Amino acid sequence: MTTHAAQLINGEWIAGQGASFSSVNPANNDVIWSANAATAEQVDGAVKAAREAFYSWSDMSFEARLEIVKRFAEVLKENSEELAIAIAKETGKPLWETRTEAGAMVGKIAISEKAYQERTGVVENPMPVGRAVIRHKAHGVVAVFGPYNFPGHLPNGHIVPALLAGNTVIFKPSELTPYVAELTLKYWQQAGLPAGVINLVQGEVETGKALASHAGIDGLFFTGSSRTGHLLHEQYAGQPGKILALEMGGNNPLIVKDVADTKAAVHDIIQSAFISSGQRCTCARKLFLPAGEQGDTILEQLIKATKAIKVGNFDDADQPFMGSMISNAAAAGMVKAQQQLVELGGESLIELTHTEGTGFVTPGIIECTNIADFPDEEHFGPLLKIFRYTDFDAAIEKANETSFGLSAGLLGDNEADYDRFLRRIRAGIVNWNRPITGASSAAPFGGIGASGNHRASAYYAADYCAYPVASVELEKVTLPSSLSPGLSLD
Ligand SMILES: NC(=O)c1ccc[n+]([C@@H]2O[C@H](COP(=O)([O-])OP(=O)(O)OC[C@H]3O[C@@H](n4cnc5c(N)ncnc54)[C@H](O)[C@@H]3O)[C@@H](O)[C@H]2O)c1
Ligand SMILES: O=CCC[C@H](NC(=O)CCC(=O)O)C(=O)O
Repeated sequence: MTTHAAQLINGEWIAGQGASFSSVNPANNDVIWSANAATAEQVDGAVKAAREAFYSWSDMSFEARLEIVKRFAEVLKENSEELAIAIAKETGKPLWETRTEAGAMVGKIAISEKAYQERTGVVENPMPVGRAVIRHKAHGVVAVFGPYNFPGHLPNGHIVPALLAGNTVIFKPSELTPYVAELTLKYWQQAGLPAGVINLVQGEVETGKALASHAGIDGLFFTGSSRTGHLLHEQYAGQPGKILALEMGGNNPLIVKDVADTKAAVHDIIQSAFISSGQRCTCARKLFLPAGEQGDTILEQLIKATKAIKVGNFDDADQPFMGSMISNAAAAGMVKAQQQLVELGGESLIELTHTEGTGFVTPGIIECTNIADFPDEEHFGPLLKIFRYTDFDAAIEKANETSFGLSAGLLGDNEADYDRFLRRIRAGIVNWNRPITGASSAAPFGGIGASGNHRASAYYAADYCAYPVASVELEKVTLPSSLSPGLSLD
């Protein structure tokens, strides 16, 4: 047992009483965090603390809650470099990228304030007698589950709107990024968030299961794999009264058609497929290139540029485009996925290679046009599958051959093609001549099919953080000027 007080329950940091676990820098396996997990009893204590804090927090005015949340933004700004380094160390992502993640966390506060007012503000309308008022109320105690790939930004995208709406929170971060979670919660404490309003339970799946199954939560906001999301969806079947927001994976297509600037197209393909070492839910997984000369040219340029991608440590003076993946296991999983595709008939055009014992991989490109039953699986890493096509509509239909529906893109100079693509492609994020990664926080962010449960996050996160209350109101009990037929009050 370690004495590391890694659990935040009712404003107190306490040591977990469960199994020990640790977090390592995936580039060099240095242990950067170690503690004991929260037990089910400790999870229960966190839920109770959140419940006890709920009325005082939700009774505060929105303005008073917003003041504390804005102080959190200030603390984030003051500590942004510390946070960026922590994210880089724990995920392997390069500093240039984790600095943008820390910045996105700061930007989330102003966007969430605007979204709260526009999506769940108070609307009053006059009536012949009295007034009609629409308000929104917090659900109560909510659990937030975070993924490892954006350990600061994506949980933040649930926590900030949840708190602004008046909910209290129990946060269960990925067991792969506990250090970032601990830092973030310490920033919330520095901002003056009252005890119990946000609680942190660190642990592996057992801790997650204890929280997800706790009867005392009113909702669960999840970002993570479709596998886990589907387990949670099944778990919540029969509990329609609990709000469940699932932000899950993707198997995202990118189609190229009639581009004049092939170099620019290659840039957008690389930004879509290999940023964050392919560890973004929105990363392009399937690239559809036209058969013939243009497709050949783009593929040739893409292979050349991909081979030139710099892979390195998060803090290299000459910053890499790709850092390490989250873990040696994740990297090995990408090699296995590549092997499976080759066994199915794929042709490796650039082999994804793995520096065994670390999270480092080089990006891979694999020709998959002739694979008969192409597996509809999210390979969460830098492996881009190529499909050659002759008919644009057929390419769109093949791109739609997935249970997912998160992001999709067209690189092409004809607006009519984009109009057709936009009308037919099934995805929640659809881009034209821009990378399909790097979505705006000022827009809804969510997918269809296996990518979500129709509770888009980012700008629409406010929608699942509160429920509407419609009222008709009159200052005093007043007799109407005329009674309904058949009534006598004398
Ligand atoms: N749609 C989005 O906004 C979005 C954003 C980022 C990542 N993702 C997806 O997330 C995945 C990568 O993240 P990950 O590997 O951390 O996801 P994951 O599903 O493994 O874990 C997510 C969270 O759920 C917890 N968890 C895992 N199994 C659980 C269980 N059985 N019961 C309760 N809790 C459980 C984990 O501890 C973690 O906190 C990818 O599939 C990616 O596409 C989606
Ligand atoms: O890894 C998944 C997506 C990461 C990122 N998306 C967002 O940041 C959505 C906006 C938000 O949630 O504020 C991307 O598209 O790269």
